[in-house]
Amino acid sequence: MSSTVSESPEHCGDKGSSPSLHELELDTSLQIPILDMADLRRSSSNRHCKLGSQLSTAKEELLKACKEWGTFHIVNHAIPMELIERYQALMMKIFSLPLEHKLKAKRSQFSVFGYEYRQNSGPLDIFQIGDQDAIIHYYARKFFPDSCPSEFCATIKECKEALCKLSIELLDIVIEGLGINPNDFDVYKRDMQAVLRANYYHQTDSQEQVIGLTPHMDGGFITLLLQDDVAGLEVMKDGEWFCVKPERNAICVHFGDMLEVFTNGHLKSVQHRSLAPTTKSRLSIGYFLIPLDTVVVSAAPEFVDSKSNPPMFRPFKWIEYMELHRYLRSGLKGVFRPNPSSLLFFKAADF
Ligand SMILES: O=C(O)CCC(=O)C(=O)O
Ligand SMILES: [Fe+2]
Repeated sequence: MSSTVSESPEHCGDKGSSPSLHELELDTSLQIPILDMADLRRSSSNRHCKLGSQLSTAKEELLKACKEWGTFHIVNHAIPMELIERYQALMMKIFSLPLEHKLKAKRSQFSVFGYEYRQNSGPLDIFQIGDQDAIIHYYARKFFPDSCPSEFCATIKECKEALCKLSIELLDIVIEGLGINPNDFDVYKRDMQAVLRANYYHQTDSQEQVIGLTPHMDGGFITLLLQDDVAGLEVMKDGEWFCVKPERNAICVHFGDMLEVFTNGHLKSVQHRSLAPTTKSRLSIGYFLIPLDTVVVSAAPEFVDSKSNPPMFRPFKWIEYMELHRYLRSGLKGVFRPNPSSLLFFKAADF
């Protein structure tokens, strides 16, 4: 992993190189696929439609995008723009508070939640919380002690519910498309939690491009990323970095390490990073769907065959994965960098 929940990807000053926005506009093959959620919804509600029909094509395109890119944009997702804008405005309201006020909600070294201010190549504000009501209320009071925090809580709750529904819908369609028995995934679905994280990259006015978040994979099953209209996200495909051009009204979807384990490596978590913006600031907000701490994650039986397709990873609890990740980032950081994945340490052959 993984920024997702515990430690965030580092903020460093490496130079980046990737196709420019201009190149992207000229060549659509350089862009991540754009999928229509309305078509996908229809295709999954009509499971028996014949392959080759328009509806099956939507699902096939999704599986192709998962295999080839591990990321895509989704349009017609049915989450109202008004809600997304309200959520973005709320995060900006937090990031616009004076630094000493924001630092009252500072993330401690023992916590995965809270506010963090980084200043390496360019200032970056990060705010990360869990989806539990008590945590949302706690931070509402920290940031807005004098005003009624109900606006904060209501917006976050409304958004997390909509994002959770969309994440599960997408996972269900992928799982069905891969021919996995839905019951095998129900075990995880029952015991999920989510992390919400906002990254606010201040404009750097730098002449050269510098990295905002270092290359990493997200740890959970799926990430939904809301971007504003400033480019900065890059994804790795076939050994090259591709800029993810922001699409209006679209949500960017990544698959994470837990889906890689569940599909026994059939779907890979996508490596990504962000560039610090030069002439404009940029806000990105991620919704990360992850297992509860004690849930044991292992490969679906459909993807395992003891002879031809043995499990690639040993079964492990989410908390083990997170602890390992935290350990690697603290004590052994220098030894294991620049490998962006913690999954390496759960490879079956190593145990
Ligand atoms: O800012 C972005 O576009 C990427 C954010 C990200 O990868 C993360 O928060 O894990
Ligand atoms: Fe990420």
